[in-house]
Amino acid sequence: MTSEKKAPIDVAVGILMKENGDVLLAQRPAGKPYEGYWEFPGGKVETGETVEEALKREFMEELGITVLNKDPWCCVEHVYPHAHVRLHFFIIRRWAGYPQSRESQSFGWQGAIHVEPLLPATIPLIRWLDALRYPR
Ligand SMILES: Nc1nc2c([nH]c(=O)n2[C@H]2C[C@H](O)[C@@H](COP(=O)(O)OP(=O)(O)OP(=O)(O)O)O2)c(=O)[nH]1
Repeated sequence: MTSEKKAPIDVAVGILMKENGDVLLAQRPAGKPYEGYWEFPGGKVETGETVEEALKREFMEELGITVLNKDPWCCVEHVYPHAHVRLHFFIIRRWAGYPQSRESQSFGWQGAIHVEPLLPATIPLIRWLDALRYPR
């Protein structure tokens, strides 16, 4: 028996935020674990890439968006049956281009009304995000 633990998989995730607080959510495509669940766009960091580089690559590949400015926000770890992930979230307030569905994902701008189901690791973030985008 071995007590060796597998290192988590790093994932770069971006929250595109409009001035009114709306954020972009994408629906996981068919064939992936948690198919049909909503998530923030992003994906796994590839070997030799920084998290920031992965974020820019994923946004171009998935949405045709050029990230112009990003603020690191928080880092969350979650153990799924399919993987142990470490999610690096960034808030993106400046970008170029309009989101296009390049990988047959549905996506939409989300305001105060929430969509469901969300990926389990993403659920608590919505509450933290509301505190950020709708300050009292
Ligand atoms: N993009 C994204 N992934 C999330 C979020 N919350 C969450 O738990 N995850 C998890 C789901 C997956 O296990 C992992 C992302 O991996 P993925 O399979 O979508 O990545 P990828 O696009 O690089 O896919 P692939 O190359 O393996 O096909 O992170 C989120 O809000 N956004």
